[in-house]
Amino acid sequence: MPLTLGVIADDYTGASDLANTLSKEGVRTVQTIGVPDAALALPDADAVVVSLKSRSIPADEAVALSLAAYAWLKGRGASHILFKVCSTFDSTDDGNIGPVTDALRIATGAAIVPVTPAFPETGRTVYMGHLFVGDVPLNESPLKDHPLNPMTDSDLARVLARQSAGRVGLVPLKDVAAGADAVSARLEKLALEGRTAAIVDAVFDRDLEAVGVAAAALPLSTGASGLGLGLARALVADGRVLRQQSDGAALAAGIGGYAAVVAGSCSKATLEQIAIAEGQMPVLRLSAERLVTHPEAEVTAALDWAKARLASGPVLIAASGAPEQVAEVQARFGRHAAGVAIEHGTAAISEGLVAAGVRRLVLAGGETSGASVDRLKIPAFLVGPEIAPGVPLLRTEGQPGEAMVLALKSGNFGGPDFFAKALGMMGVG
Ligand SMILES: Nc1ncnc2c1ncn2[C@@H]1O[C@H](COP(=O)(O)OP(=O)(O)O)[C@@H](O)[C@H]1O
Ligand SMILES: O=C(O)[C@@H](O)C(=O)COP(=O)(O)O
Repeated sequence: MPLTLGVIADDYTGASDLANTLSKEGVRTVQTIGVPDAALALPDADAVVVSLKSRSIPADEAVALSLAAYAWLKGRGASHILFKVCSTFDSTDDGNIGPVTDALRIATGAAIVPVTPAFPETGRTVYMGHLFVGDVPLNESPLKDHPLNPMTDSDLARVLARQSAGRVGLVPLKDVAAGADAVSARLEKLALEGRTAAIVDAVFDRDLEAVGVAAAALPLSTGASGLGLGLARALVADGRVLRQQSDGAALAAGIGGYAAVVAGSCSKATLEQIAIAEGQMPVLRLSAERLVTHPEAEVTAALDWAKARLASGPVLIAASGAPEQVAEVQARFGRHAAGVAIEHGTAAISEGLVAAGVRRLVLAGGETSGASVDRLKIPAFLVGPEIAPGVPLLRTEGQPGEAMVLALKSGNFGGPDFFAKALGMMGVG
């Protein structure tokens, strides 16, 4: 059966967030890691979310990967492509949201691309083109301290214009509130003016429903899980997708083995979750500096520490640091080099944990999850029940050997008790 919706996600946690939204809306969804091999047998699905690790790489590489994902999805008949980006628009002035959106627009033949990172369920709203995170503009939110892409401007039309070859317009809330036809009319007008992308305001889910109907009539859109919700509802309403609820409860059934959490996110939410977990399970705080200077020794020491404890219950290993600690490490080793070295370290720890018998694994942080999932060579996931908004339970698919259950947590997502909750839903405890 041909696909209806093809999604290209710029990181793995973001992909599982989007897959979670689609699945909750009754769209049968599979998440793949990278562009699937021809040999990978995938279950029947209405949507495939191809997870890339393209958020923080050079723009030309992100474009090439995204175009390869597009070719695969188009080959399977996808009638609409969503480029999934972060709900906090994580990117730098060099990209990659602008360059990838530009390249996909040309490939799909779209005249204009609606762009909105709004995700009201997690407090991301867009008004007059400005992104709010909770009750503050993006540039006043904890995202101003992100280790890889500090966000210092809440005006998304301006942010996107700096990254894009085209001109960027705005579909204001008054059009969105007037409904899908008004959104389509505004997009058409902007396209006639020569705009190639438009930031679309959205504050409530009902706004995203209107945007979803307008977007589903176009070949391409760019956004986060809120737009996923709008598209899913539109595709079910127009009959392109037959609503089906997945049997989430069965997903983790039969998967035992040790359990662990590996964290590399330095977001405020993750730092708080780690602090709470200290009262619930053994927690090892890695030295970020040693992960850069003596990675093998630091990884071995962490694995020895874990192996002595795994039989007694779950453990948590974290590289994560507060903004001052991150700044210190970055000043010594450079932002990119430090991030990559620490991701390699946490990925080696994830690999060692699985070799030691861990089959239930929670990963915190987008880049962190990406590096670990790559190291574990997981080709795809089935999407299970929601642990917290934006974070589903995932079961490995297509991997030789025993299946595993994972959660890939975006740094900013989840309540204070997230780790215990995720492990509980994996049947631990
Ligand atoms: N103590 C630390 N100092 C500096 N960088 C760190 C530290 N701990 C983790 N990092 C890096 O910070 C980045 C966090 O990004 P990511 O995993 O995507 O988290 P998030 O989901 O919060 O964006 C990763 O590159 C990670 O390796
Ligand atoms: O849209 C979102 O906020 C998430 O799906 C996401 O992409 C978050 O990125 P990370 O915090 O890097 O995991």
